[in-house]
Amino acid sequence: MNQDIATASAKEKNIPASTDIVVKVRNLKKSFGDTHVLRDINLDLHNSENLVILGRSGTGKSVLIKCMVGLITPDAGSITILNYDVLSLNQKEMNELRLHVGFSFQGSALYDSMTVRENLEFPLKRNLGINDPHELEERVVKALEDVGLEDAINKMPAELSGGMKKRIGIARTLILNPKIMLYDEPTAGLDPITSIEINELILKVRDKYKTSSIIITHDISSARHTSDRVIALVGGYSKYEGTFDEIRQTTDPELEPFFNY
Ligand SMILES: Nc1ncnc2c1ncn2[C@@H]1O[C@H](COP(=O)(O)OP(=O)(O)OP(=O)(O)O)[C@@H](O)[C@H]1O
Repeated sequence: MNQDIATASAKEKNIPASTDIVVKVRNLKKSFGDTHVLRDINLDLHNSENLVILGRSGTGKSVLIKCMVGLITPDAGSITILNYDVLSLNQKEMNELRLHVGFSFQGSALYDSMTVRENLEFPLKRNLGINDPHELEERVVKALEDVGLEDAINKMPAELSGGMKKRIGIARTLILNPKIMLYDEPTAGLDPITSIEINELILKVRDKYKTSSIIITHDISSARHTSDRVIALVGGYSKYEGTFDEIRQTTDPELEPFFNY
């Protein structure tokens, strides 16, 4: 598999070759003491595509995504996002980049003491300095419409189901109009029907806003549903790359059980 097939499938799907790469990771390494989590990770994310990073629990998917947003410093390698060299940014530049990169956390990371409205207003006020009540209202309502939860505007997070919290978390990220979305385990802890709704929302975000997304998951059904392309992490390496159907042909003992579960 790997590069040749990936290139072929990119052509089939009309994904332009290398000119529109919005995230480029090269030779990324990260260890914690003697635990070598990321040994050599390479990936490209193309404009307007959904790239799923698939791997067993503990293979370093979250570590990888945290390296991308500067929450963890890798030991070696390079990360380029929208022409920013992530590992050499100062705090001001990192804050600037973060305006373009929405990070949807594994938990929805809502503030429990704030209403849904206040949770959504927060990044608008803090990151964009918007304080005009009409503009805040307009943007909050639009973000809630995007995730199908207009009626939840005055609710507290404790009144929401797990799936609703995930949606509000995504709305809070989308409200800043990011060019890139990073979803960390978007369907973790959700029942299959709610998971399908979240998968559909991820596709809707790509199609409506032309965002480029990285979706970290070990949920095979979510990977099949949301991916234009898949990269499978095995043993600290970005070992396989291709469409979901190509990756599922694997006979790698680390990956095969995933598909035959
Ligand atoms: N800050 C840290 N300090 C020490 N070890 C860490 C740290 N963060 C992650 N690890 C270790 O790195 C490894 C990979 O963790 P990570 O959370 O990235 O896995 P994952 O692939 O996202 O797993 P899951 O699918 O279960 O979320 C684990 O062994 C974890 O204990």
